[in-house]
Amino acid sequence: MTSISARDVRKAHGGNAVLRGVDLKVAGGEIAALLGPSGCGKTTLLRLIAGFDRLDGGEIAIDGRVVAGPGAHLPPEKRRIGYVPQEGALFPHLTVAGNVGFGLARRERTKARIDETLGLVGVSELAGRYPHELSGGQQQRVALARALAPRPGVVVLDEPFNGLDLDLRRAISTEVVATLRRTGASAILVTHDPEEAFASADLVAVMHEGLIAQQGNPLAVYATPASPEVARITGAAVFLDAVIRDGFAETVIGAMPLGAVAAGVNGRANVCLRPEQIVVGALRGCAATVIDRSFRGDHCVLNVAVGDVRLPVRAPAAFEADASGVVHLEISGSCVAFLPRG
Ligand SMILES: Nc1ncnc2c1ncn2[C@@H]1O[C@H](COP(=O)(O)OP(=O)(O)OP(=O)(O)O)[C@@H](O)[C@H]1O
Repeated sequence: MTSISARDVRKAHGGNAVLRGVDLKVAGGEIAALLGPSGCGKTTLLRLIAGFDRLDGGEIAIDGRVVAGPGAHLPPEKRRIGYVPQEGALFPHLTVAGNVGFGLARRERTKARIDETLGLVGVSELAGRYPHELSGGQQQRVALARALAPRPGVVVLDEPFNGLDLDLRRAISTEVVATLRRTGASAILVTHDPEEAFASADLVAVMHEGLIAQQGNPLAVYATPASPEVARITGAAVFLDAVIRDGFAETVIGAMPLGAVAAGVNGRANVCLRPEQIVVGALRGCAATVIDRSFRGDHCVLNVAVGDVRLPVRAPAAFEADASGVVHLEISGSCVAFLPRG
C-alpha cells in the first residue's frame, strides 16, 4: 500500500502564493479528504502530487520516494497515480472501453484488463457506449475506471461529484469509496462538502488560504476545530462570547466544559459549538425568544434572542413555539475556545 507525503510544499501562480507550505501525510491504503473553500489551492496541490505541474519549494514523496522536490521531478506517468478530474472529463470521441484503455500502456491494453476494470466499478454493460450516451453518474464511474485501470497505488479525485445532484452524489461517492477500498489504493478526494469528506475519508485535511489548517480523523476535526475558519469550513458553527474559568466556558446560554484544544486558557474567549449541541425545549434551560423559524426538511432552524445575543438553533421539523414565543435552550457536550486575535 502506497503512502503519500507533502512537506512544506509551495507554489505560486502569476506571482500569488497559492500554496504557502503545505504539510500532508496520507498512510498506505488510507482515504484522505482535502476539504476547503473555492480557491484555497486544492486543485493546485493535487496537480503537484500527480506531477502535472512543478512545485516551487518543499517536497512530495510517494511511498518514501521523493517524486518532486529540489532538483527532482518524476513525470506523471511514472508516479503510479490515477487522476479523476472534475466532472470526469472523458474523451468524447472514445467509447467507454476506449476511455478505460487509454490510460493503459500498450502491452497492458487488453480486453481482459478493460473488462475487469469495468466490472470493478459496475459498468460492464456500457463498454461500447460513448460518453454522451451516459448519465452523469455513469460518466463518473467510467472516469474512476479509467484512473484505476493501470492499478495505481494512489488515486487523486478532484471534486469528482460536483456535477451530480445530491442523492446521486451521495450514492456514487459511497460506491467510489467502496471501490477504492477494494483495490487498496490510497486516495485523496478533493471536496468542499464537509458531509462528503466525513462520510468518505479516514483522514480529513482542512485547507484554508494555501495551508493545511488541520488534519485528523473526521470526528476529531468536527468536534475540536483548530480555528474559527476550520469550524466554519467543516460545518455549521455557533460562536459565543465566553469567560473561561477552570476548564469551563460560561456563556449567555449556560456553562459548558472545554474540549481538549483550549485547555489551560483562562479569561475572555470566543467559544464554538455545533448547532446540534443546543437542544431546544419548552421547560428547562436558558430562556430565549424566537425571532423567526425556517423549515429545512428533517429539522427547522430557529433564530432566537437571549438578551442582545442572536443565535441560530435547530429544532425538530414540526416544532412550534407557544404563543409567548419563549423557548428554553440546554447545551450538551463540550465546546472549543478561541482566544481573541490581535
Ligand atoms: N494556472 C493558473 N494560473 C494562474 N492562477 C491559477 C492557476 N491555477 C490556479 N490559479 C489560482 O490559484 C488559486 C487556487 O486555485 P485552485 O484551483 O488550486 O483552488 P481550489 O481550492 O481547487 O478551488 P475550487 O474549489 O474552486 O476548484 C486561485 O486563486 C486560482 O485562480
